[in-house]
Amino acid sequence: MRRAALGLAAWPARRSAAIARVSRCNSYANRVIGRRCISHHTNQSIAQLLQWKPAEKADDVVVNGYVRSVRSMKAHRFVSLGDGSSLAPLQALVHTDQAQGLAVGAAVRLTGSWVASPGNSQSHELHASKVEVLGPSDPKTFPIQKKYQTPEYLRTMPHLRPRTPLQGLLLRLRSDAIATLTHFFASQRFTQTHPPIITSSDCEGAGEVFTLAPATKPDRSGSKSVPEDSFFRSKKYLTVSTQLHLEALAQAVGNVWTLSPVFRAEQSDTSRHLSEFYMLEAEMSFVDNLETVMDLTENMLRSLSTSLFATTTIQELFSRSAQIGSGLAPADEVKRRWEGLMQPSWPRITYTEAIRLLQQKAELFTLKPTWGAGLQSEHEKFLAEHVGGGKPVFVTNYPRDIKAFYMLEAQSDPQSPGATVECFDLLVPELCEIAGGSMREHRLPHLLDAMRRHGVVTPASQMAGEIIAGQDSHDSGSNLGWYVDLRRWGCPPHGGFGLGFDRLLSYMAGVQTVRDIVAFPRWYGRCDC
Ligand SMILES: NC(=O)C[C@H](N)C(=O)O
Repeated sequence: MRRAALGLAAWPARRSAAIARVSRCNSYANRVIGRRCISHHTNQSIAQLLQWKPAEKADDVVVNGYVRSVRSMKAHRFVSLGDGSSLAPLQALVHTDQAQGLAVGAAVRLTGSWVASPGNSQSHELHASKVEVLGPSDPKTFPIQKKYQTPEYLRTMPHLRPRTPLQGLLLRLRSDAIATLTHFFASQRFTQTHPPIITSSDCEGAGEVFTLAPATKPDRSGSKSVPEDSFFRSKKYLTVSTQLHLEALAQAVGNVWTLSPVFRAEQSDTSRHLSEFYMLEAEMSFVDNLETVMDLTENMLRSLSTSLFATTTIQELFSRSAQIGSGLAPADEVKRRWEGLMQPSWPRITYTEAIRLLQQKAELFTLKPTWGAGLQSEHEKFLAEHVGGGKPVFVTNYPRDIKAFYMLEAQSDPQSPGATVECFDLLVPELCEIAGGSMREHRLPHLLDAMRRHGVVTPASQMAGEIIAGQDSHDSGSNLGWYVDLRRWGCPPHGGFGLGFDRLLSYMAGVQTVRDIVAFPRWYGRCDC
């Protein structure tokens, strides 16, 4: 903003009003609603400027951005400018005499007149009268170019990749989604919480935890290593899910949610797996059936997709996916996904029914669908496509022995050949599982039984209902005395779910791999910067 032009220093009240106006202009709501909020003398985002189509030319317009490309004419240069606020660039016309330093990648501030453009690709353009190169760039070595660059190549430089128009769009999609979800949960009176990242237990009991170790540095005596369990006096881990801590918080303040990074040391080198990702988790207390938890999951996703669908970010997403070589799934496929998410009444079938359906089509699968075994991705894919008819599908009541220890055992079902738990996986076409949830075992003896069965607590002394906080095994990764304690004092029936936030975004955006929906992806074998 040009303070002198506004007389800001001399007029503090006017200054704060102007600042408030500019920050309103830059706000999420503005970008979403696309309200026009342009005034002279202030530097607008490029997205705002592009929406401003005055009949008269406007002078003293200031814009900040990065040079995407430069086209030389005789007396002028056409400079294409981006600032991450929109997919489309702003076109500026700069006199050759002033074009010094206007190189691809440079950070610049241009001041000039905003005028109707004779070109087809934009309604208006900036005729620059002043050029300031605030951060020069060497275009010969700048790795991001306007031409097509493969996702694999861009992934080798995660620190520069966010400057590509597509990555800018995906960052805005993420930000808009978080704002919308925050609003959704607030409207449902959920408390947003921050459970810990460093934990003393493996929530899922699947052994996929990263163990935390302090850096080893020579101590005064010159001897090196600090044992990995010395800092916290016992082994600690990066969280795989915040669920268990959320349960403690739900017992205090009712319904809670969080969007938190979680870490999984899975050696899965696939387009769906990351070692660090964000999980959206919610926990409801005083809830006694799984239907309520599924309703929440479904309502949340429908509300999210319906709200986002109206935004300029999503319009840009569809326009980008319609381009050849866009790096996204084709536009009609992406639209189908959104339509599915926005529809009401998603199908819910039990695992037992799912196995029956799959067995009728057994010839389609490499791995035979068998009751008691986990669903393979080919099975999930079939269910997502054939049961859902485009909508996401809930598969409920999986066998007890293939699910986590904390799930509530279901009332026996005469249709089912074995014991099941009150749980669900939510499957979407193409990507398959994006969320999972369950009712939690809230009864002390039953929880202890389940832990025993799953081998979660190993020492014999702790198996007789005598688990006391702080006295569990430190080696088994199952330091869960505190979790058992929650059942001793006022534990109501409760349940919740966890949703892979990056998976969801990649599904909504039509991005082919979760590695491209995350700015700095970490996966098996890779953690670049
Ligand atoms: N909060 C949840 O229910 C998520 C669950 N703990 C999981 O990791 O799948």
